[in-house]
Amino acid sequence: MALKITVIGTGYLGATHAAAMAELGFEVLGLDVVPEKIEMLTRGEVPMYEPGLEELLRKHVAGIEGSTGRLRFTMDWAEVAEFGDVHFVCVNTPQKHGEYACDMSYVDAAFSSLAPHLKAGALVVGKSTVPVGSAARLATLLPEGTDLAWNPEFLREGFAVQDTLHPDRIVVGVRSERAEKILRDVYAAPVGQGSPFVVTDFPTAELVKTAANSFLATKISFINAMAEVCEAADGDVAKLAEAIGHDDRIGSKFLRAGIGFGGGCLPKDIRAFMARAGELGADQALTFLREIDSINMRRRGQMVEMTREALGGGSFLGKRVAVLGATFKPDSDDVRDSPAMNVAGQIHLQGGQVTVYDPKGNANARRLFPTLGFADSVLDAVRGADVVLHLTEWREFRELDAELLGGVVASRVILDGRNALDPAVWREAGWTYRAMGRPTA
Ligand SMILES: NC(=O)c1ccc[n+]([C@@H]2O[C@H](COP(=O)([O-])OP(=O)(O)OC[C@H]3O[C@@H](n4cnc5c(N)ncnc54)[C@H](O)[C@@H]3O)[C@@H](O)[C@H]2O)c1
Ligand SMILES: O=c1ccn([C@@H]2O[C@H](COP(=O)(O)OP(=O)(O)O[C@H]3O[C@H](CO)[C@@H](O)[C@H](O)[C@H]3O)[C@@H](O)[C@H]2O)c(=O)[nH]1
Repeated sequence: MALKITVIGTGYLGATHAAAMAELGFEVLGLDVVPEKIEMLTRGEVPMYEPGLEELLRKHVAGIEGSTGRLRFTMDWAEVAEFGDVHFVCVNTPQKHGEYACDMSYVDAAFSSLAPHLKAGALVVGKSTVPVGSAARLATLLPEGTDLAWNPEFLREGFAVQDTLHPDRIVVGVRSERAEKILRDVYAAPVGQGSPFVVTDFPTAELVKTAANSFLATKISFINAMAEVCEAADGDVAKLAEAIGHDDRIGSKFLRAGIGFGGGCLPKDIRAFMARAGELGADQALTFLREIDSINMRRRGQMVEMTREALGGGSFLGKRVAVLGATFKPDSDDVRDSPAMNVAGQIHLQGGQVTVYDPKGNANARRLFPTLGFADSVLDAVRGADVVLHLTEWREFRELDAELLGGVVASRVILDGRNALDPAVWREAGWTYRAMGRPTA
C-alpha cells in the first residue's frame, strides 16, 4: 500500500515539502499550531511568497476544483498520528534569545505532541536544522516500535519548489535498514531522476547540513573580505570574483560581494554550530566562523557609512533615503535577519527619513519596523530622495528606467549594495553610481 505522509510545521520548508510530496503522488496531511496558517492552506493559499508554490498547492489541496485532493491540513495530533506512516518534522529552529545556541523548544514540543499518539511502525523524519546530537536525544522520546531518521533539507527560498522536487542530493541519517528502505520509497522519483541518495548515521546527517551552510557563509564572507581590500586598494571585487571563479576548484557561485548574507538560515546556523561545537569541546575548530559572522555584519555598517558619505558626511537628520528591497534575497517575502532591513533601520534610527519599497516583502517588513516609511512603488519610494539604496536584487530593480527615476529624485545618487545594477546605464542617465568593493568601477 502507498505510504501516507504527514508534514508537521507548514512554514517555508513544510508547506513546500507537503505540496511536493502530494505532487510525487502521496496522500499528505499537514499540521501546524497556527490556526490562520491552516485555514489559509486549506483554502489553497500560501501564507508566504514562494514562486510556483501556490500553483502546486492548489493542484493538490482537497476541495479545490480540479485538484487531486491528495493534500489536506489539520491541527489535530491524533488525526496526524492515525493517518501517517511517515511524519516529516519541519518546525522552526531559531537562534535562542540572547545566545548563539539553537532554540530547540519547537522541535521538542512537536515531538512531545506527536509521540503519545504514534502507531507502531511509524517513521518520524526530522527535517529541521538542528544541533548535532539532537536526533539521538529525540529518538529516546519516541515510543517503542517506532523509528526516527534525520533528513536535512537544502532548499533555497525563491527556488523551493524546484529544489524540493529535484534536490541536488538527499541525505538520510538512519539507524535501521527499514528506515532507509522507507525513505528510498518516499524519494524514489527524484532518485530515479538522478538525485544522489546519501545514507549515513544521525550525527553525520545533522553535520552535513550545518557544514554546508557554514561553507556557503564562508564563501560569501571571503568575497566580502576581498571587497574590503578592493575598497582600500582601488580594486574591483566583481572583476576579481569573475576571474577567480573561472578556476573550477573555486567556482563562480556564491561570490557576489555586497551587504552580505541574511535570512532564516545562514546567520543562525553558523552561530548554533559554534555554540554546539563549544558544548562538545571542539570550539577551536569553528572559531573561524566568528570571523565569517563579523565580516558579514560589518557589511551592513559599511553600507550605512557609504550612505552617510554619499550625503556629504555628518548626520542623517532631515535626509531622505529611498531603500529598494526589504527581503533578505529576491523572490521571497522573508525579512528574517535581512541585511536590507538592518541598513534601513540603522539609518532611520539615526534620524534619516527612510522609505522602503519591496515587490513582495513590504507587509512583513512593516510588521518588523512599523516606524519606517513604506511605498507601494519604486517611483513613490524614490520621490524626493537624496540618495537611493539598492539593497535586494529583485529583477524589477535591474529593469528600472534610470531616466524616469532621475526625474523624481532630489539627487541622482544610487548606491548598489548588491553589485547587481549596470553602472553604465545609471551613469549615462546622469546618476552617481557607487557599488561595494568597486571604488573605481
Ligand atoms: N526556510 C528555508 O529555506 C529552510 C531550508 C532548509 C532548512 N530549513 C530549516 O527548516 C526549519 C523550518 O524553517 P522554516 O523557514 O520553514 O520556518 P517557519 O518559521 O517558516 O516554519 C515553521 C512552522 O512550524 C510551525 N510550528 C512551530 N511549532 C510547532 C509545533 N510544536 N508543532 C507544529 N508546528 C509548529 C510554525 O507555526 C511554522 O508555521 C528550520 O529548522 C530551518 O532551519 C529552512
Ligand atoms: O554570492 C552570494 C550569494 C548569496 N548571498 C546572500 O546570502 C543569503 C543567503 O542566500 P541563499 O543561500 O541563496 O538563501 P537561503 O534561501 O537562505 O538558502 C540557504 O539556507 C537554506 C536554509 O538552511 C539552505 O537550505 C540553502 O541550501 C542555503 O543556500 C542572502 O541574503 C543572499 O543575498 C550573497 O550575499 N552573495
